[in-house]
Amino acid sequence: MTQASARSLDVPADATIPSRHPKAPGVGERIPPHNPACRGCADVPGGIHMESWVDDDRGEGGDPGVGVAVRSRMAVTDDMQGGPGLIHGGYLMAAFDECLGSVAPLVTRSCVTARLETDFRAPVPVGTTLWLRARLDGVLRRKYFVSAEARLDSEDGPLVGTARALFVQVDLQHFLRHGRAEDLEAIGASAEQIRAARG
Ligand SMILES: CCCCCCCC(=O)SCCNC(=O)CCNC(=O)[C@H](O)C(C)(C)COP(=O)(O)OP(=O)(O)OC[C@H]1O[C@@H](n2cnc3c(N)ncnc32)[C@H](O)[C@@H]1OP(=O)(O)O
Repeated sequence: MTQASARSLDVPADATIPSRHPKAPGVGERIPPHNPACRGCADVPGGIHMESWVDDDRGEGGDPGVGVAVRSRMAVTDDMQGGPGLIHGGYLMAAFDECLGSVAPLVTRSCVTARLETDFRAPVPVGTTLWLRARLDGVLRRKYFVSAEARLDSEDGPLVGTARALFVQVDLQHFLRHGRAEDLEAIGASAEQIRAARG
């Protein structure tokens, strides 16, 4: 296998689609912030204030509950401006990262973005609302392949962007080893745990 194909975002033929974890929120339920300081999903100054719900991915056969999906909403505010009156592309990518990143934790523990590919299909004016929908396309070992689309002002509004991503499952050590100590302590990690993780 070449290096390029090993790192592709194409879903491998032997990937599977596991069910939602029994303790995960159910279809239609709001997904709570994974970190009270997250600039993606928590209600903090400077954040994008994304709201997300578990969606029902009916899959090609139309069977309810066979897949795992997330629906998200984000108001496009003045402070997200790039071109005059238009969203900065980085904010659209942040919106995709947050929506896509909410899918795998419905199945497993924490995952982080390893790769994110975005197609900007149409300009997004400030003052509109973005509606995003992401679904789990396949899982292989620690790798979670997901894809999403973004629409303007309603769930079936004009398509403004699409994205594919790979999330890699990590354990608590990832955060203990790399995160800023005061932020880890604010969510309950002890100084001892942090020291131990860093060796
Ligand atoms: C709590 C939830 C938070 C969610 C917040 C929203 C999401 C985010 O924005 S997370 C923040 C941004 N992301 C990051 O900071 C991640 C930084 N990167 C890393 O920490 C590491 O590179 C990490 C964890 C992704 C992978 O490292 P590591 O654990 O050593 O795994 P590694 O063995 O290299 O890779 C595992 C598999 O993924 C594949 N892979 C890793 N990176 C990539 C990539 N960029 N492209 C394609 N494939 C990749 C590898 O090829 C390997 O595949 P295989 O199983 O077939 O051999």
